Amino acid sequence: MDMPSPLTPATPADAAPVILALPKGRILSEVGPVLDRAGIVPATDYADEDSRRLRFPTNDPALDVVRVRPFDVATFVAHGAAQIGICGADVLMEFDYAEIYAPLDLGIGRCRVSIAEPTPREPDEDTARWSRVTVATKYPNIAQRHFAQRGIQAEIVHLNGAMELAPSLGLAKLIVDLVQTGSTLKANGLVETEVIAPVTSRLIVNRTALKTRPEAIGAWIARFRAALAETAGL
Ligand SMILES: Nc1ncnc2c1ncn2[C@@H]1O[C@H](COP(=O)(O)OP(=O)(O)OP(=O)(O)O)[C@@H](O)[C@H]1O
Ligand SMILES: O=P(O)(O)OC[C@H]1O[C@H](OP(=O)(O)OP(=O)(O)O)[C@H](O)[C@@H]1O
Repeated sequence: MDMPSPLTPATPADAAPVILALPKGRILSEVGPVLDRAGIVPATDYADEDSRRLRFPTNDPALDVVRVRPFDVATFVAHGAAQIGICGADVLMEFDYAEIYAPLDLGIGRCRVSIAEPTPREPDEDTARWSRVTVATKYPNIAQRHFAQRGIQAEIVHLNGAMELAPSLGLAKLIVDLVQTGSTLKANGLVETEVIAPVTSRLIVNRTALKTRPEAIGAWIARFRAALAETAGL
């Protein structure tokens, strides 16, 4: 009888479940209906943020779900720890990972990355004459790139939240953050002065996984595409 070699992995990669990384926090509730339409039913506590579990089986033994911080979805997928994921275009723009392919716009988590300041700019204020500006943001790369394109050097104050406090407390002249309704800016005495980019959530895929497991990964992309088509037909 053939004995398994100690060098043979217990679960060959192509038999291991595909891992779908989902963002905890505000998009998770919008992701639920998309999963439903794609026929994916994770263990019920995946949406319970009080649950300490991070990896969840689904109704399909070929798919497990992990729940991670929104910025980390891109990291898990870029490194192939998860083969597919759902994350905001803001996160993709910030990291610009070559390993990530984003085939589908899921149309959820709709907002924009914008610049906001304490007072509206005078119409004749010539920002082209700025050479440097201090910017509070959790998107240092997006902010730096945006201002660099205008010949302005952005000095970044990297915050993970509550950016809106920065201008009034003298931490930065302006902020780069997500805006949806504008109510957070308004409540903190800021006005949106420029939209850098619109944002929605995307289905993302690890490029190597798509090459090495084209059938499995391609089938999941097709399931999400069909779910979107169904939404469009509603
Ligand atoms: N106001 C908003 N409206 C719509 N979508 C948003 C809004 N804010 C964030 N998003 C989307 O949801 C994603 C996650 O945002 P969320 O605010 O939950 O993350 P976070 O607070 O940065 O997470 P963390 O817990 O890691 O700090 C963002 O990357 C973006 O794509
Ligand atoms: O324009 P609005 O509708 O007010 O939305 C914008 C707010 O939403 C996001 O924060 P979130 O509420 O996700 O909390 P966070 O600061 O913890 O990320 C973002 O960072 C803004 O603060």
